[in-house]
Amino acid sequence: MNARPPDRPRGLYLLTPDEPDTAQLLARVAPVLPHATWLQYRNKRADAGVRRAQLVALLPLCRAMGVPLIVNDDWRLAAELGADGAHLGEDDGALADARAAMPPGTLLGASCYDDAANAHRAVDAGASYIAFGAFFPSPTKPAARIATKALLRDASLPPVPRVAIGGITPDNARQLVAAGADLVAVISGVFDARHPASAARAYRAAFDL
Ligand SMILES: Cc1ncc(COP(=O)(O)OP(=O)(O)O)c(N)n1
Ligand SMILES: Cc1ncsc1CCOP(=O)(O)O
Ligand SMILES: [Mg+2]
Repeated sequence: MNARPPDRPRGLYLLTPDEPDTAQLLARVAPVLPHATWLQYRNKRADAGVRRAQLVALLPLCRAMGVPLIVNDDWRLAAELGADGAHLGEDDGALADARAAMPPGTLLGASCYDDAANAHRAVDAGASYIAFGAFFPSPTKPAARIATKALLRDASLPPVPRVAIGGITPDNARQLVAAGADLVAVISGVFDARHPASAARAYRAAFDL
């Protein structure tokens, strides 16, 4: 049985590239945003001031498009700016602290890498979605741990949306969706594509959306 609750979000979970220029970031995100279910602001190279400015710039765009904006790594910044969520990995602080500090209903994501036990612990601590990966070698994060599709099929996983990440292309997305991914999280497959909006649309097609 792989019954999926009908109200689960599905589709493309877009992550921003390490774009240093805020105007350029908006110009890159705007054309692909209509095809995204969620957007994560992730910039591993910018300093705190640039990250804040880029988030402030992205928020009205996301609001206008009705796309939830999730902040990578920094739940305090997400809470301060009124973003829709935060995504935490193993080095990004305690999920329970984030859950306690953020308004009810805020999206809270947890990187679970290649281990279902991480997912159980994360949801117990307040995570509202779980992310596994990398499923394929990632151009953005070449050293990322590799996960297998069996994880997505695991019937004992907590009943929250399952996100797959890492080296996902429009072509390989379907096998992850078939295995149980509710959302595919993508950076290079969209932002390094020759036609980013066409690529983003192609991910949605993998969900038959
Ligand atoms: C949806 C999603 N899944 C996984 C990650 C990776 O988080 P983390 O392990 O903290 O690594 P960085 O992204 O911070 O480099 C993510 N950001 N989003
Ligand atoms: C943040 C992260 N965590 C595992 S892989 C990855 C990067 C995903 O980027 P890409 O879609 O370019 O592989
Ligand atoms: Mg992180």
